[in-house]
This record gives sequence, C-alpha cells and structure tokens, in this order.
Amino acid sequence: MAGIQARFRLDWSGFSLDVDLTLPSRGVTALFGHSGSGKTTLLRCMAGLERAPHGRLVVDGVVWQDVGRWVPTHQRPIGYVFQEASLFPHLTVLGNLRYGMRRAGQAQRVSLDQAIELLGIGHLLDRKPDRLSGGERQRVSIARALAVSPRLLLMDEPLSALDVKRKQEILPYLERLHDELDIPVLYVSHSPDEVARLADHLVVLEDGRVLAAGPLGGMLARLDLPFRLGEEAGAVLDATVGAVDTEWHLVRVDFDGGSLWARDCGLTVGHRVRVRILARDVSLATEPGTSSIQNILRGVVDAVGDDEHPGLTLVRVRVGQSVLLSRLTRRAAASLAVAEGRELWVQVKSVALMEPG
Ligand SMILES: Nc1ncnc2c1ncn2[C@@H]1O[C@H](COP(=O)(O)OP(=O)(O)OP(=O)(O)O)[C@@H](O)[C@H]1O
Repeated sequence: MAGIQARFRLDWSGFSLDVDLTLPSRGVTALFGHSGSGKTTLLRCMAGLERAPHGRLVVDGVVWQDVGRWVPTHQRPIGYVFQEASLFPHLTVLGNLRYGMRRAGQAQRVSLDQAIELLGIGHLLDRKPDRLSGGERQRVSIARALAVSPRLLLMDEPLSALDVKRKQEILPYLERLHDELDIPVLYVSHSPDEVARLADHLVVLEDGRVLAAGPLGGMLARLDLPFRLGEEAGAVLDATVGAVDTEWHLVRVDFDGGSLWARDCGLTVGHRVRVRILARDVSLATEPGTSSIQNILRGVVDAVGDDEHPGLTLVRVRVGQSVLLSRLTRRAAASLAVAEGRELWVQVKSVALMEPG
C-alpha cells in the first residue's frame, strides 16, 4: 500500500506519545506543535532511534516495524537532517557526500550529481566543513541525506539554527526538493512561513497526540488550531499566473474563485504559484470603496472565530471555491454585522507569491 502508516505509543514519566497517522507518499508533511509536543520523538520513532513497543511503521508497503519485525536504523532507507549540520569534520564536502552514498547500496534513487546540483554545492566539494558558512553546511547535510537515496526524508527544524538571511537562501533549495524529487518528507518546523511555503500536508501535535492532520489549505483555513494564532495566521491558495503587467511590474494570479494582483517577480503566464495571504492583510467592507487597495473580491462569510486577543476576531470568508482569513477588531466586525452567510467585499492589501505551488 502506498503512503506511510505510523502508529507509535511510548510512555515516559512526564510524557507519552500516542499517534496513529497515515501520511501521503508524496510531498512534504509538516509536523507542527509547541515545544515538547513530541515532534522529535515521533521522528526518532520513524528512524528507529526510539523503539516504541507495539509500534507499527509501514513505508510504501515495506514494514519497518511491527509485532515480530524491527528494521534497525542503519538498514532503514532514511535521510535525517537535524537542526545543526552534523558533518564529519575530517572529510571534505565530497567525502561527506560519498559517505552518505555508501549507505545507499544499490538503490540509487537520487544520484550524487543530482544531490549536488539540487543543493547548489558544486563549488564547495573540496572544502572541509569548518570552511563553510552555516547555510552551506546545512545544504551539504541535506545533500548528504539525499545521497543515501532515502525512501523517506526526516527533517527536524533544518533551518532553525540559521539567521533569517540564510534561511531565505536555503528555502528555494528546499522548494526544489519538493518539486523535483519523489521522496516523502516529514518536516518539523515552528515557522508558519516555512510551513506555508513548503508543506502540502500538516500534522499538528499536542502533548504527544495528533490534534489535527490533513492537506495544508484546509488545515490553515480552520479557525480552531493553534498555528493560526499570532501574526502569521493566513490562507495559502494554489494559483496560476494569468497576466503580466509590464508597465506597472505586476502579475495577476488566478485562483479558484478570483484573481489578485501581486508584485512581479519574474514569473511568466501559466506558471503555477502558491499564494500566501495573511489574515492581517485582509479587510472586509460593505462597499467596494476607493482606497489604495486594488485587490477587491466578493466573498461570503463562512465562519467567525475567536482570536488570541479579546479585541480581535478571525473571520473565514469564502471567495468562490477558495477561503481567505481576515483578522479584524470585534468592533469593526460588529459594525459590519459580520455573521455566517453575510456577503461582503474582501480587500486584500498584500499578497506573497511562493513558487511553485
Ligand atoms: N529519552 C527521553 N526520556 C524521557 N522523556 C523524554 C525523552 N526524550 C524526550 N523526552 C520528553 O518528551 C517530550 C517530547 O520531546 P520532543 O523532543 O519530542 O518534543 P518536540 O516537540 O520535538 O520539542 P521541541 O520543539 O522543543 O524540539 C518532552 O517533554 C521531552 O522532555
């Protein structure tokens, strides 16, 4: 059976893990949850670094753990990327990559050249790790994890040790992995931005339990999950570039239900993009108005939820087949008589394009 079935139960004093998940065999599944919710423990169980009694793990039809069956870590075709790059200091970059390859044996799903090319590290092959920047080291670690030709890539906050600039440098490489490799990735992150850019599916853990799991778009549109909280709450839509306005340096992206204009970042017509719209950038109005906001859509209120702050509310609005979130003050919501089924104008102040969708 395709996909990943993972069932683990662990009881430690002070913490227990109890999960039963079916994950897709394609794409990136983000594991999201507060510190101590069990994300690393779950990854370690999948890698065989923790042995949960009565656990079961099947990856694309191959049983790695079950009653009477235990595949030890070194025989599991996994790539594991940690927060801090863990390269052999005495080996060059190439030596580190070759070491990864030795573990791959015959099953070459990713060639060394492909891993080097995907992570853009061809010019670093002769260097020792102490001559690399933090971002470069992490790119080499990811390439090494790929050189194992894994059936499953486990990434535990691979960007968290890097500053914002280095993170932005690496994210495009991770996006490429997502698009060009057919390896399922389980990606632990605390960052809604990373999740929005990279994930196709989302699993939210809380106290060792699965609070919710499902495709990204639907999960982000829920009003009851913790990751919506904070400034980064928002919707992610799949869209296509429909037009380019060269005079004003804008692109029109078309999604299921409408179109939005965004800053041109060199995309051409027909290009698929992922569009992120933060709830704080979406306002609601009874009239289309004449403000500077050019992205105005017709929508219907779908649900109204609580926000962290008592003065704010989070409103889910349906625009065609898509949903957007809007964060506004309760007073504004009351003055607009926001309620389920109410038709309103949806004004989108800012649209972030993340390619490809
Ligand atoms: N070997 C162990 N024995 C007992 N408890 C452990 C062990 N390893 C981890 N824990 C506890 O299990 C809980 C889950 O830890 P885990 O590292 O999986 O959380 P996490 O969600 O990855 O957190 P973070 O986001 O901070 O990395 C924590 O309360 C931790 O203290």
